[in-house]
Amino acid sequence: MNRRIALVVNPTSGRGRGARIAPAVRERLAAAGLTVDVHTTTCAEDVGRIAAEVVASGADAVALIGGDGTIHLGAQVLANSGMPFGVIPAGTGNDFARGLGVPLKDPEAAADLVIAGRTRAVDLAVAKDEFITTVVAGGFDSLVNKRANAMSWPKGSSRYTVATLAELRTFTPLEYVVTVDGEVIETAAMLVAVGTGPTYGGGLQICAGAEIDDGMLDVTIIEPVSRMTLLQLFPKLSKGTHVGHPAVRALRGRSVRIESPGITAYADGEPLGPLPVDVGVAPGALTVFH
Ligand SMILES: Nc1ncnc2c1ncn2[C@@H]1O[C@H](COP(=O)(O)OP(=O)(O)OP(=O)(O)O)[C@@H](O)[C@H]1O
Repeated sequence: MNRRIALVVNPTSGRGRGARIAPAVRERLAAAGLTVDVHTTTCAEDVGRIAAEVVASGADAVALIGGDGTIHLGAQVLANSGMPFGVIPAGTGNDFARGLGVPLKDPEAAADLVIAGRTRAVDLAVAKDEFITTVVAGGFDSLVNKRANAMSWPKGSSRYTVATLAELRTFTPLEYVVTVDGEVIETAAMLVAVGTGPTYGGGLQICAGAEIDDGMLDVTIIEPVSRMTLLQLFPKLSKGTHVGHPAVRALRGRSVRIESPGITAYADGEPLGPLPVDVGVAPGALTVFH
């Protein structure tokens, strides 16, 4: 049967990588016999608008060329639509694709997953009426995320390292109330993160061990540590070897409330809104090629 696929391209993802890889991805899909309709977005709003048109059109599947921000926009429409969704990573972080095991640096290999047609259902977090595909950050990491988003250099995920060093100069621990499935935790902390998947910031395993299809939210609280200890912890986050550190507390639940005055939550690397935030889970809401 001839499959019809919509290829939605954010040309700006990864500072132009989206535009650069699109022709090869289109070729790969077409060479495998798929009918490919290419839609190139011109603004953030286009992602949801086009995704809605594609769902209504009765296409067999949609593939998105972009980073976590683009996937976040697409997921708002594709969640619970039943339409299979392929990710062709083109961003700087690509943490949703990473969690799925999609090849990050080989767009044609990522396209091959769409061609093969194997799907699975993955969980999404829900907060402030938005679906979230990776992690909600609320704390020191929000400030790092904000600073990294405003930086034009360096290009890749090392932006987060540079932003971390800059934020560390002035950061002091925050007072939190974190409620996990009704259990109230009052604590000072550097950050509180809640995810369906394990990573943010381009591979930092802030919710190490999170399974994207277990119907649960993983919660990480990093309790107050010295600047030096936090600096030592961050490289460990990329390897996941921070697990077990006395300042790192891991919990799991289905509903999580994070309260701390004056902090903006970030989700999928973009601002979500001021705390407090209530995070829930939509089990198996997104059907993805893997
Ligand atoms: N033409 C466009 N189409 C879609 N989004 C656009 C466009 N131009 C700018 N944007 C902005 O790009 C953001 C998404 O970028 P995306 O996340 O795909 O790439 P990235 O920031 O390079 O990667 P990552 O999020 O993985 O670090 C959107 O949130 C949107 O605001």
